[in-house]
Parts: sequence; C-alpha cells; structure tokens
Amino acid sequence: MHLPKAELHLHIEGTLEPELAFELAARNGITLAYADTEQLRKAYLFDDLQSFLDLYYGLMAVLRTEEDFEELADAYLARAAAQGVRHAEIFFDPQAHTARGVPFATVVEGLGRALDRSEERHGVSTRLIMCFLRDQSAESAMATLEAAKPHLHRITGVGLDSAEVGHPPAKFAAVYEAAGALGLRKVAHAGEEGPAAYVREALDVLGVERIDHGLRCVEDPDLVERLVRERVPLTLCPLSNVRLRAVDVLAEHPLPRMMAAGLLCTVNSDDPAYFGGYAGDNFLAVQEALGLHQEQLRELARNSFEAAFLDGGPEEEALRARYLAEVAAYTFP
Ligand SMILES: Nc1ncnc2[nH]cnc12
Ligand SMILES: [Zn+2]
Repeated sequence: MHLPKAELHLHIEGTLEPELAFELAARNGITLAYADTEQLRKAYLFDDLQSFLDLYYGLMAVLRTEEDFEELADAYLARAAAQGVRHAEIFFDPQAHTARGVPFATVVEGLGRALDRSEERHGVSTRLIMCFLRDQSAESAMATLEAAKPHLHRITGVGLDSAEVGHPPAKFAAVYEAAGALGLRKVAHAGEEGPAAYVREALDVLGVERIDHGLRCVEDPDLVERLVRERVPLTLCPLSNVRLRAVDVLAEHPLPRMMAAGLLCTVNSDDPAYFGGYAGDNFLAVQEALGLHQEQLRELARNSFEAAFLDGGPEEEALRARYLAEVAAYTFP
C-alpha cells in the first residue's frame, strides 16, 4: 500500500497516455503524426520546457467532447488512487481548448463529471484549478476568467502555466485581482525555468498562496528565508525537472537541501504521461535517488495535506484531519 498523499501539481492534459490519445483520435476522426504509441513515446525526449509544450499542446487535438475530458480525468483518478493519492487539486488549461474551438463548458463539464464521481469510485477528493497560459495575452486571460463565471461552482482557484521565461507574473496582475474578487484561490508556476525574482513577484504582485515548482528559489537565500518564515508551500515535481532538464540527474535534485532549510516542500507529478511517473512513482524515485528516509517521506505527505485547499469550513478541515491521521498511521512496507 502506498503512503497516502495529496497531489497539488497535476495538469490533467499531461495525463493523456499514448494509448488513450490514439483511442480518442480514432473516435474523433483525427490522424496523428505518429504511426503508433511506440513511435509517439519515442518523441518524449525533451530539451527544455518549450520542446515539451509543443508536443503537449499538439496532442490535445484529440480531446474534443465532454466524454473525452471525462475519460481523461477518470483514467487519471484511477491511476492516482492506485498510488496512494487521496486528494487531487487538478490543473486544466482552458485556453488550449477554446483556441481550438472546444467550448469552455465542454472542458469543465466533462472534467466535472469524472470529478463528481471520484470520491465514490476512487476514494479521491478533488478540486479544479484553471490555469492561464502566460505566453498568451493578459486580455485573453481576462476573457477566460469571464468565460469561467457560469462554472465557478466547479472551480476552486486560478493558476499560471506554460512558457515561463519572458512572461513574468506581473503581466497577470489585473486578472489575479479579479479572480481574488470572485473568491478564487491563487497559485502560479514560478521558478521552474524562470528566475527567483518571478517567485517573489508571484507572491508580491499576484498574491499567490502556493508556488508551483519554485525550484530556483534556492538561488536567493533571502527568498528562501521568506518562504520558510511565511510557510509558502512549493509544489515540486522531481521527475519533471529531470525530463525538462531543470536538473541534470535526479541525484542532484535540491529537494533534500530545501527540506533541510525548512521549506514546505511537496512532491507531485506535473505531466505524468510525459515525464515517466505518477505521484507514487515520484515519491519512490526521490526515495531511491536522494536517499530520503521514511520520516522525510512522511513529512512530504503531511505537507501535501497541509498545503491543500482543505480549509473551507469544518467539513473540509475534518477531511484534512482524517487524511493527516492516515499519514501518521501509515506503516512503511
Ligand atoms: N511543467 C510545466 N510548466 C509550465 N507549464 C506547463 N504546462 C504543463 N506542464 C507545465
Ligand atoms: Zn506544471
């Protein structure tokens, strides 16, 4: 049995496995540029974030109907549950779909159908976070927030993803302010490929509560001290960092140093279909490559529930307490 954990950094479109991509392509009459799943998998050799994003956005062409999004999310939840995920806060990229003519409602209602059944079917509680694509305009982000308004009962928060360098958080100050006014929670990718200054800006200008990745904060000791003091959670994604060359090899990942510095670290899978593993696989990989002890793994699991958006009243707090009790009671094999 896997250590119980929350997954807080997971792009649902990044869970599209080659087998499902071909199935959906056939169903929707789309021809992929790859002969088969094997050839597609061979294309998963990335030099950096952009080389991944090109493939990731391209393959989304197969996602067209509510059923497609429902199947995608249900398949992820089944896999996550099998690796100990008890709570998942799931990102989606509405602009990557609306730009292809797929309505916002199709995406969110399709995902929502799978999420509605998740506790019963998979034993996984869920939240949905819509991400703005930072390499698109601020106006497009604002229009996306507007399109989300009829669906806010399904959406917990907003995030910021896609190509980071050259697209600093401040570009999205107005849309984050508007999202906050609607009661949405705020997170943002920062310090994945971009500098530590982007982490600072995400906190100061956007008012985010968590930083997605945040890896490059280690280059700025004052920032590390602040993140520790303010207990800002970082949603790290170790296998992603290796595949996108943010670190050379997993054995050199700064996770142990970051934990030792007192940072509130969590371990997540980012885009597991592309980066070689789901949440449990990431835990196992850091245990092996970095020699983390069992109590450090337990700390990561505890952190994941502490950083989760499970503070919306007594029912959510009770759920969080139950998950934390499961972590405390877990015995390693
Ligand atoms: N790791 C990542 N960084 C930025 N944008 C993304 N979109 C999907 N995965 C991403
Ligand atoms: Zn990400």
